[in-house]
Order: sequence, then C-alpha cells, then structure tokens
Amino acid sequence: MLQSRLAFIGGGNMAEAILGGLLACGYPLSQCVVTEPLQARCEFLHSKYPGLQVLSGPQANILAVNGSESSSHTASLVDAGSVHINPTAASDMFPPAEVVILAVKPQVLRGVVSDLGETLHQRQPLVISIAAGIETSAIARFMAEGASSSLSTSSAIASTGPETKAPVTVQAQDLPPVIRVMPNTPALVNEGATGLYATPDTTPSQRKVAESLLGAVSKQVSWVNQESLIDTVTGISGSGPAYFFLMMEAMEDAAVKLGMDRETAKELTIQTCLGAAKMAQSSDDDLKTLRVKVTSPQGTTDAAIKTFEKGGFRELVAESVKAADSRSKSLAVELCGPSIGKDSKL
Ligand SMILES: O=C(O)[C@@H]1CCC=N1
Repeated sequence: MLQSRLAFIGGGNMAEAILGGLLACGYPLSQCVVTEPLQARCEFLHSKYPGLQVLSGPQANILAVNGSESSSHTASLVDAGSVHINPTAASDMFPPAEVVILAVKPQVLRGVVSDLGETLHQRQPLVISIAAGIETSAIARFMAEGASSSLSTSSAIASTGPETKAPVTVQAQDLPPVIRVMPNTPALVNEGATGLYATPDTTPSQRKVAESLLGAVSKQVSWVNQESLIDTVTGISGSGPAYFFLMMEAMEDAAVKLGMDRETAKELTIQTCLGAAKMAQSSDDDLKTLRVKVTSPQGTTDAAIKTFEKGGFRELVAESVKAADSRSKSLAVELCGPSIGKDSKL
C-alpha cells in the first residue's frame, strides 16, 4: 500500500473510520497526524491509538500540514500548552503532509481551508475533502482567499509603506489538486461505500492514492465523472444507511404491534437486511429477479409488496433520494454562494 504522510484535519467519526481502516491494513501510525479541537476527543484518540500524533489548538492544522520542521514553531505551540502530542511521539519531528484529508463539518470548512490557504499553497499536498455538499471549486476558492490574503499581508510588511502595497492573487494553477469523496458510516465497520470525484488537474497516481485510502474502509469505491453526481452518491450511499435503519425500525415496530417481543423483532429484522444485502451482492440475478423469486403468486410476500406499491413506495424512495441530492446542492450554495461552474477552480 502507498504510505504517504497523512494529515487528518478533524478527528471525528469518519476520520477515525478511515484512520482505523488504514491502520488495520498495516498503514504506519507514524505516517498519520490528526487535528482535533475537542479535548475529550483528543484524549479518546490518544488512548485508542497509542503513539498517534493528535494536535489541538489554534495552530494545529497548519502544523499538521507543514510538519514540525520549523522546531521553533512547534516549541512555542507546545510551550503555550495549545498542542497536545501523544507523549510517546512528543519528541518526534514529523515531515509535511503529502495528503491532507479535510474531515470537518461543511459549516466550518471555509474557515479551516482559508486559514490553511497559505500552507496548502506552499506545500502542495493532495487535498481530499469528505465534507458533504462543498464543491471542489469552493474549496479552491477558500484556499485562494487564504493564500492571497497572507501573501498580501506579508508583501505589505516587506514593503516600505502602504503606498507600495499591492494585493496578491493566487492563481488556480498554483493551488493543490482536490479530490472530493463521500464515504458512509458503515466505514466504521469496514463495510463502507464511497463515491469519489477528482478535478481534471489531479494525476492518475493522486487518484490511486485517494482510492486506496478510501478503499481501506470501503467495500465499494466508485468514481463519478461529474461533480454533481457526488450529490447523488450522498443521496444513495452517504445518507443511505439511515434509510435502511428507518426501514428496519418500521419493520421492528410492525412486528412488536403484532405481539412479538422487541429484541426478537430486532434480531430477525437485522439479519434479514444483512442476508438480503449479501444475496444481492453474491447473486448473478438483478434486484428485481431476486425480489420476484421470494414472491410466490398470491402468497404472503405478494400481499406485502402490493401494499408497498399501492402506498407509492417507489415514488417515495425516489423523492427521498432526490431530496438528499438537492439538499447536498443547496447546502453548498448556503455555505459557499452560487456555484462557480463545473470543474472550474476559481
Ligand atoms: O446527513 C448528512 O448531511 C451527512 C451527509 C451524508 C451522511 N450524513
């Protein structure tokens, strides 16, 4: 497996799922650094992954991407008590990240990426975003905003006075490449399904890196060739586990109403869902044929399926998937403004 130096920006569930999957595949812990603002979560990550570098505090993200090569920088952060490094790793110097995984909530992505703009511009790592809804063009715009404003500030400081100050604009081609991915929570049990979209300026080897990182926790890794289809991936597999949980909840409740105890109803429901998924995965039959094979004419399944169809089940599912797809798109507009255009970086 490729063993690039990884910086996870954000140490939540999805970052942990990817990290855990990589470690289980033999990825070296020493090649990973995680930043996390919440103290309790840092402590949890420390105790679960002894030796993992977990950074916190205002400069943690920059340090994770830049590496600790600038020792004065690291020392001042440690002295200020604002960075938590696992004691076993505290004395280690670590190199800059080759891959940066943006694993923060979409709502805070703009601030995080903008603060990292100058560092990303200088270091040129591969950037992989798992933030729902946020387009690669918006991520590039946030990077450019951050990089341009730091460069403008430093050029102003270097200049002799305000009259010589000129705003600096970082160009699209000078920004690191971005791959946008949508994994799902079954990644936590190594059963994830992930969709990926790469901007045209990514190289085949960068796409391979993204695929193997996400492949560590995903049984299904699918590339889409238009960015808008990542919203559809979100509508099916990103949000999809919740649809199946809802279906299972409803089946469990229905059996309880008919007199079954809840535990039995739950176990039968879960195993039925798992068994159906395994059959669908291993069979040569398509989904419709599998359904028809369970359904004896005028039998029990027939009675249930007719009730589903009469109630508009298919239309409801189609509407629900479309609602998630649309929400992914509107989330992007709410957080980043109108789309700048397909595949455009800035
Ligand atoms: O509900 C959400 O917004 C996220 C995206 C995919 C799964 N959860």
